[in-house]
Amino acid sequence: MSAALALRVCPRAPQNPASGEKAALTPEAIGALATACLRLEVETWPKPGLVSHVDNGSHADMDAALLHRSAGGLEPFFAAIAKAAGAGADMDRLRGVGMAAEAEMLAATGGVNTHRGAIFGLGLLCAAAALRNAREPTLGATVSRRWGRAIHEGPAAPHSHGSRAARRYGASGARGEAATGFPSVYGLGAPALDEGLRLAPHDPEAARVQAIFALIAGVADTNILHRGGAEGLAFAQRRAAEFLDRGGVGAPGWRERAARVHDEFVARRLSPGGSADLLSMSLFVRAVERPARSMRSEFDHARGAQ
Ligand SMILES: CC(C)(COP(=O)(O)OP(=O)(O)OC[C@H]1O[C@@H](n2cnc3c(N)ncnc32)[C@H](O)[C@@H]1O)[C@@H](O)C(=O)NCCC(=O)NCCS
Ligand SMILES: Nc1ncnc2c1ncn2[C@@H]1O[C@H](COP(=O)(O)OP(=O)(O)OP(=O)(O)O)[C@@H](O)[C@H]1O
Repeated sequence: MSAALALRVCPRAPQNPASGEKAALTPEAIGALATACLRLEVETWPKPGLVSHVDNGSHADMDAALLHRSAGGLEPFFAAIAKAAGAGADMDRLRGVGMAAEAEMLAATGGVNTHRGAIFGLGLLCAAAALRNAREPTLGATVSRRWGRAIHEGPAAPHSHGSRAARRYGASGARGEAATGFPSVYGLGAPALDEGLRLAPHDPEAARVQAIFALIAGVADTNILHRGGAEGLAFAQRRAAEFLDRGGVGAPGWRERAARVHDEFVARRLSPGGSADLLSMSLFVRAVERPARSMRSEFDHARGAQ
C-alpha cells in the first residue's frame, strides 16, 4: 500500500512526537481494515472447499453475497472492540462485544454461521491494533500477553462443533491459536503471502491462494475435523502440501491444479473455515504491521466488492 493509500484506508491518529511511539490506528480505521480483509478472503479463488465469488464450495447455506453482507455488518463491531481495548477493556468486556457481533452476524444472515471464528480471531487482533506501540513486537504477542490466560481459562461452549472436535482429536482450535499469539498467522499465513507476492508479483490473488494452501497444509482446522474426522484432515493437509511442493503459485498451471484440489474438497464436503479466518488475519497483520509493503490494489478491490 502506498503511503497515501495507507492514510486513506487506515487514517492514523496523530503521532506522539515526544515519545516517538508508533501511533495507534483509530478504531474506525481498524474496523474498516478488518472488514476489507474479510472481503478479500471471499474474493479469492481457488480456495479448497470454501465459499468465494466464483462458487459456494462445500457450503449449501452460504454464498459470497451472504459473506459480504456479514462482513459489512461486522465493521462497527470491530471498531467497537478496538475502542474498548483502547480504553483498557479486559477479556470479559471484549467477549461481550464479540457476542454482540455474533448476534449481528446471525441477524444479518438469517442464522448462518458465516464468521464466528473470524469475529473471535480478527476481533482480538483489532483489539491489539488499538494498543499498538513500540514495545510489542507483534499484534499476536499483544493478544497473548494481555488476554492469553483469560482466553484459555474463559467460558467455552461445550457442544459447539469446534469444542467437540477439540475434545475428540486433541486440537486446540480457535482459542488455542489466539491464546498463543496466532502462531499459524505468523508462521504460515503471513510468510506465505510474502512468498506468493514474490512468486507472482503482479497477481495479489495468487498470493492469497499461496497463503490459504500453506494454512491448510499446517493447521489442525476444527471445521475439517468436524466434517471429515482425522482422515479428512490428513487428506486436506496432504493435498495442500503437494500443491506447495510442486511450486505453489510459482509453477505454470497452478490455477488449474488448485481448482482440482478445490473440487476434491467439495466432493468430500470438506471446508477449512479456520484456515479462511487465518487468511483474513494474515492480511490484517501485514497491513497493520507493514503498511508500506501491503497491497494497494487489493484493498481498493476489497472496498469495491460488496
Ligand atoms: C472461540 C469461539 C470462536 C468458539 O469456538 P469453538 O471452538 O467453541 O467452536 P465453533 O465451532 O463455534 O467455532 C470455531 C471456529 O473457529 C475457526 N477455527 C477452526 N479451527 C481453527 C484453528 N485451528 N485456528 C483458528 N481458528 C480455527 C473456524 O472458523 C471455526 O468455525 C467463539 O464462539 C467464542 O468464544 N466467542 C465469544 C466471543 C469472544 O470471546 N470474542 C472475543 C473478542 S472478539
Ligand atoms: N469463505 C469461507 N467459506 C467457508 N467458511 C468460512 C469462510 N470464511 C470464513 N469461514 C469460517 O468458517 C466457519 C463456518 O464453517 P462451517 O459452516 O463449516 O461451520 P459450522 O456452521 O460450525 O458447521 P456446519 O456448516 O458443518 O454445520 C465460520 O466460523 C467462518 O469464520
